[in-house]
Amino acid sequence: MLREIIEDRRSCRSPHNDMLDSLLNTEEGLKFKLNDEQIIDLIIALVYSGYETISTTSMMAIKYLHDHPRALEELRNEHLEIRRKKLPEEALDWNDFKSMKFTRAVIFETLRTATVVNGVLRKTTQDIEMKGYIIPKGWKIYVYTGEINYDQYLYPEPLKFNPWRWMDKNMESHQYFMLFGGGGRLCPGKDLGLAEISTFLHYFVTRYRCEEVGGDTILKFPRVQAPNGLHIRISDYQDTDI
Ligand code: HEM
Repeated sequence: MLREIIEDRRSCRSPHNDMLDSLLNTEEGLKFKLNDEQIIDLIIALVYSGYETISTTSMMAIKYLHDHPRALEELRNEHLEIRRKKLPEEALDWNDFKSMKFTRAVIFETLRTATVVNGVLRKTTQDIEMKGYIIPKGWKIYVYTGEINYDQYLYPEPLKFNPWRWMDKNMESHQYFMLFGGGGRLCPGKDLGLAEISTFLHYFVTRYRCEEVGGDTILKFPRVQAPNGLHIRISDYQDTDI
């Protein structure tokens, strides 16, 4: 399918100005040129990594906000404040996104509480000694970062959904912050992901209110998911609503 899309795009004369156009760019002097195999590989990696993380985090954020009205109210106020400074159909910009402090906190707390990604994979490139044990070269290790999310010393009352804990900026820079992995392989889609979810939440809470229909199953293991979806009833929200 991707091969066909690439062929179609090559034969199309009008520019789309999107990622595929950039990847297929054949201008002279480009430092990196990818062949079709590499382009397809990259697209699959991005779609795979960037789809379920975003949709699951968005779903769980709606669930937690629904269950925690005070957090929903604070989040909604943050977004109504942004809306009030804009024309009705005016799009969000980067400064709006950067001003969404509480939204960022809600997303981090959702990632932590729901453990959307429960670990990272590594392979040892040399023998590693750790607390008297040797991990031989070539071993594949799954670092179960999900455990860190419920450490009561890092996150007092770890089972409680408490976005306010993230309002302390230092929380994001401590060495245990591994919601997006860490080191040289830190998630390259972190900012894109945060921007996507923040944008979704912005339009959701400024335009709608929701009610859970109920009866849904949310599985936490091996990863958080709602096998039959999270069913909600949506109604319009007006800024003048109480
Ligand atoms: C809420 C959203 C997201 C979360 C929680 C998340 C989390 C993660 C985690 C934990 C890793 C492993 C990092 C490591 O091994 O240290 C990772 C890797 C990766 N993520 Fe994300 N991610 C998110 C969104 C995205 C988006 C939107 C994209 C791109 C469209 C993306 C692309 C990638 C890629 C390509 C890798 C592999 C990086 C590498 O191995 O060098 N992610 N992500």
